[in-house]
Amino acid sequence: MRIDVVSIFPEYLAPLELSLIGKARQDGLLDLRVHDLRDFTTDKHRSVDDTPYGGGAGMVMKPEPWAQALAAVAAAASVAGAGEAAGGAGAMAAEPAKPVLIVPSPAGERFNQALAHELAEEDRLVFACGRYEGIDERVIEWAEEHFTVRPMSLGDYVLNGGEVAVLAMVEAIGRLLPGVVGNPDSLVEESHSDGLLEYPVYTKPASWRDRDVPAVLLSGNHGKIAQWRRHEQYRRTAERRPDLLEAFDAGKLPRADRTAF
Ligand SMILES: COC(=O)COc1cccc(COC(=O)c2cn[nH]c2)c1
Repeated sequence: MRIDVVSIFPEYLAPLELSLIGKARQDGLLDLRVHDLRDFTTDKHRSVDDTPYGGGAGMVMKPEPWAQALAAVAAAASVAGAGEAAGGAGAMAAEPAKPVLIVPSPAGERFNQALAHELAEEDRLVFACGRYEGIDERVIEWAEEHFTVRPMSLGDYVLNGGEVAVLAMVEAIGRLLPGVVGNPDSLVEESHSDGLLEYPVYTKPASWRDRDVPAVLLSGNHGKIAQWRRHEQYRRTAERRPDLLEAFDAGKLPRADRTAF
C-alpha cells in the first residue's frame, strides 16, 4: 500500500517512522510519503491561508496550494499504480482506480474498525491535513475528479489540525496490512473485531496485591475459558458501550447470556 500525507507540519507525522509502522515501511510493506503543503505555494511567504469570505474568526486554507499538492500526489501515485496495474512492459495499462482522499474533519463520516479494514484493502490512500478553520470547500469539490473523497471524523471533538487524526488512522489501517503485526491471530480477538469490546486480560503473577486472576483462566478448560471470555465481552460492552450492543439485539447474543446482566 502507498500512503501520501499532505500537511503544513510534516514533522507531526514523524512518529510513523517508529515501531510497527516504521518497520513496515523499512520492510517495504508500506510506502508512506509525507509532503509539505508549503512546497506547493508560489509566493515568497509560502502562504497557505487567508481570511474567510463572509467574515468570522480564524483563517481558511487557500485552494490553489491544495490543488497543486493533490494533483502532484495523484500523478505520482498513479504512475506507480499504473506500473503495477500494467503488469510490466507491453501489457495494456489498466486504468488505476482513483485513490481515496481522506480528509480528517469534525464534519466527516465516523472512522471505526470496520472502516480501517475496508481502507486497508485499498492500493493507495491520500490524507489531507486541514488546519485553521478548514480547507476551502471548492478543493473538496475539485478533488472528486481525481479521488474518491471521504471526509472522516475520529470523534465528536475538534482538533487543531488533521495530523493527529492521520497518526491514529494510519496506525489503525497499517497494522491490518499483511506482515505488519507479527502474529496475525492477535488481530482477530481484539475490541470491535466482532463488534464487541474485548475481554479483560491477565498475566503473571496469579496473585498480585491480594488480587487473584479469575480461577477459570488457570483451569486449563478451554471451553470454559472461551465461554467466560465471551461473557465478559458482552458484560463490558453492555456496561461501557450499550450503543454497540444494539447490533447484537438482533439475536446474535445467546438468550442464556443475555439474562446474565
Ligand atoms: C473539509 O475538511 C476540512 O476543512 C478539515 O479542516 C480541519 C480544520 C481543523 C481541524 C481539522 C482536524 O480534524 C478534526 O478536528 C477532527 C477529526 N476528527 N474529529 C475531529 C480539520
